[in-house]
Amino acid sequence: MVALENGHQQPLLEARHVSFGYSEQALLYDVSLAASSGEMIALLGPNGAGKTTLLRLLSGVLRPQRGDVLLQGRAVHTWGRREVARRVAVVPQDLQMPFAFTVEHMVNMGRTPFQSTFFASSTKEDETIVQEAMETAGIGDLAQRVFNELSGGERQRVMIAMALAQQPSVLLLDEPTAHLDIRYQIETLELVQRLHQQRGVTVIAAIHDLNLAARYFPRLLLFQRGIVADGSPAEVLAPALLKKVYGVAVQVGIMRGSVHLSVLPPGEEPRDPQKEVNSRIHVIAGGGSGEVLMRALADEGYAFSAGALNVGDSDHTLALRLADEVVTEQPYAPISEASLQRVRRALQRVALLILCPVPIGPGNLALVQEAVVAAQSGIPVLLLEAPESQESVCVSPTPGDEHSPSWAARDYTGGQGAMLLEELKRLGAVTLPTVQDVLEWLRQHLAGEVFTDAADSAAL
Ligand SMILES: Nc1ncnc2c1ncn2[C@@H]1O[C@H](COP(=O)(O)OP(=O)(O)OP(=O)(O)O)[C@@H](O)[C@H]1O
Repeated sequence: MVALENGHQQPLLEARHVSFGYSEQALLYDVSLAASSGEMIALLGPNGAGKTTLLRLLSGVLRPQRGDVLLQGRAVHTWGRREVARRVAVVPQDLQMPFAFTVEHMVNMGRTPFQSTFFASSTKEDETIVQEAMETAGIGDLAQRVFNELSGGERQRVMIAMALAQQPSVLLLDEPTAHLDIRYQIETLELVQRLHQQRGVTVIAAIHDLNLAARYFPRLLLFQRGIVADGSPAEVLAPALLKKVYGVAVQVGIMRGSVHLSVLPPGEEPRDPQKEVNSRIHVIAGGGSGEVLMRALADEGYAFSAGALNVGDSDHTLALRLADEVVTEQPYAPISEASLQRVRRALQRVALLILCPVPIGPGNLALVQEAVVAAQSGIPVLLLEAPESQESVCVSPTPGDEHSPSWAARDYTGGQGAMLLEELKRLGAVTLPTVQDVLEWLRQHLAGEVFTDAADSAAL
């Protein structure tokens, strides 16, 4: 970090409230992260989570639709491409060259940002740096081979050598071990670690292998269209969190004789019903309508489940962080039967359902129907009326009723949604205008009735 006059430290590379989509729909939503000089950060997350996209935003190849990416405190798009390339090197997942370039030629290209023109000949210093980069990446014997004819693993090491020739202060790696056998996986990460330790290079690497991430990276970012967790391996590699994000159960332990965490499939271990999540509250939200409520519930220490929520919805990213259980639906897809069944199972266990002021469309109408079924079976339902996070909820208030947008105004189903909401009210659903009112309701009702009965609690 660079010390500023006001005593604060300036991150070397920073994303501030970055949102981005390849189409009009947001792929990444409100991503903020700061990488200090000399940090080594692994970016974890399932396929399609947006890791490559985030790396491309951080390198300035893509420009955020909202928010900023700052390099040394200055918006990265205001630096020239060559200026960025002198500081930030990117190792992509793969590279196909249009010509039969040799490996040496390719690594030489890493010096381009330092040469006066693209066709300028290399200086003695450039040649030394290129040779060093090839030696460090262990590709000296491939120097005269044609890049496109190399194996995936050999190409990966050439791309790392190209990045080294850039002598960057930030190295962004996109799955640097994807094509490598175990020996080269380890050698590559040892190399990256040496660069970090000896030259103070800041490293951010998207990586799929959770064990290698835990072994080599002191800071892990769990990513799913937004940052779900950011911390040490012990903080981020929590089985419950990994299950929510990857959708599979894992065991996390410490390898015998090693201080490093390891992540393994659970094997045939029988499920312990006592360890099943028993969230007492279920939240139906979406489009940011549950943001304030979920934060408030988590702050107050209430365990809750949420969903179904689409991957990429800001409420989904937040729920992955805060809820005990999240029913996840594919991006932009209507709620599927499989998700509905999971919601149904969650609703059979809960003692309370809270419906946030989510716009109701054909894609999520079935969720409101499930809420009606829950109310019919005697589960108390709260209808949260007013959005408190004005920015994140796109709701047009009913004319003349600006302070309390009606449910009807959020119904995009030609009246079916509004009818179900009326049915909910008829069944006794309580309408509450604000999250504060919900918390007050919980204090009054949960303390005295719903949550203190131990026998009832065990049965839920
Ligand atoms: N140029 C593009 N145009 C349109 N959509 C894209 C583009 N690049 C990526 N996407 C989509 O954006 C989503 C995120 O892709 P991205 O490559 O960032 O994910 P990732 O986390 O790196 O995935 P993986 O682990 O599979 O490499 C995917 O659904 C992908 O299909």
